[in-house]
Amino acid sequence: MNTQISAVRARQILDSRGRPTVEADVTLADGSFGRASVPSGASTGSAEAHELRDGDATTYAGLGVLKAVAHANSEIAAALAGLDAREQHKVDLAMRSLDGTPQLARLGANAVLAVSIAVARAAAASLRQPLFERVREIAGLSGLSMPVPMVNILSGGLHAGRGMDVQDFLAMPVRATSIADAIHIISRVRNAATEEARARGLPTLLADEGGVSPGLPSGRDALEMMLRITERAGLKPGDDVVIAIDVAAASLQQPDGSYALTREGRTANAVEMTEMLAGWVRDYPVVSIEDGLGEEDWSAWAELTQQVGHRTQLVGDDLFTTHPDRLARGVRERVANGVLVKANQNGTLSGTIDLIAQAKAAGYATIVSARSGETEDAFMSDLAVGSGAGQIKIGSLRTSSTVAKYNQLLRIEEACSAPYAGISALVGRP
Ligand SMILES: C=C(OP(=O)(O)O)C(=O)O
Ligand SMILES: [Mg+2]
Repeated sequence: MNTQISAVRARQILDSRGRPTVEADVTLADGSFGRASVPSGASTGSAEAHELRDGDATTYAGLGVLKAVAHANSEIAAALAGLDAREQHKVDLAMRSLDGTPQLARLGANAVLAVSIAVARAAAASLRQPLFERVREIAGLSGLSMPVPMVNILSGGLHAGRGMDVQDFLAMPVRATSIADAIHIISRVRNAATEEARARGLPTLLADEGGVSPGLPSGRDALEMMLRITERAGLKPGDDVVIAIDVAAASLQQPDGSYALTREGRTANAVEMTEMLAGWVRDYPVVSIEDGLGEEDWSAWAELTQQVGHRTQLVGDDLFTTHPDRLARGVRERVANGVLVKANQNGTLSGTIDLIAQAKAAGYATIVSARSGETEDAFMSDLAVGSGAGQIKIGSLRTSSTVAKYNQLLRIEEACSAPYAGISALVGRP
């Protein structure tokens, strides 16, 4: 076994929206090999690590990633040559120093993360370890757990042509006994969503993350439909299946700070948004709300947390952007009680694993999340299990890029028989 990095080779491939993204291969001195590709968001937070795009309108309408690929093949390959792939933190730090900018804007976080994950896979191959074990070792944990899925059922916002104001209404099979059981439940709910939409004469078209986009006028209409869908699946709302919401409020926010609820034909200020969300929590089995307010609305977030945080998980996505300083501010100012974890918002694997540890130490829930533009790389499933995150937000059982992650969870469960995290993984539950 010789785990020194001997070669890095990157290329441009396509994501689930048919847009270019980076794939990287890493080879070690003993011939071990790791490959990884990175996803891309649509409703992105402004503080995310920088995804480098070519901006050259002649190829892929400016969305090419050939510059990021070139950086991986030249500068990154040279800087990592000879480093030990088992030393994930050291490898990632080398790339951060080489880049020299806080958001990895020079080399591109898309290049850095693809290489970072490929290094972990190559090390795992050399050590004859499954990837989730490699993650567990990097995280310095002793146990593993199978995460509770948070699954898109009804979609709006930037993932569904703004057919609804709120971006996602998601189902969580909290009472399942295993990941296999959880996936079975999700499959029933997702199929019932299509049937319910068809029965109502609503569109059954797929949104970017595999949800149905029925184009309902209000959040309450969508919540009612979630209850009917759950019943149609033969399950009990609020018991077998509970509801999570991603408002993605930053994409509703106007320059004056108000929130445009276009489908309802009104705008709401932060106080009105908080009232609306508190009303949903009161009247429906809503256990988790993500990005209920905008990414710089810190004081309104603190108020929302004070009002509903004791009985609802409040998750920062665009708010925290998987960034340790933003999460630390949230903990200090008692803002939210959960963090969405997107490796490509952070930029490196070790940085993402460290952020999960930081959140857990503060008592915050951790939800490993996909992006709305994904590849068939199922790394996030290994990340969620190996880091003991407790929850995973993948998207619905529809596209191959999404199904790849569920299938990987099934394989991991078979390999390690880790316990299903269940309702105890949620923070702020009643
Ligand atoms: C997955 C999400 O969307 P995107 O990848 O478009 O940021 C999200 O907002 O949680
Ligand atoms: Mg989100």
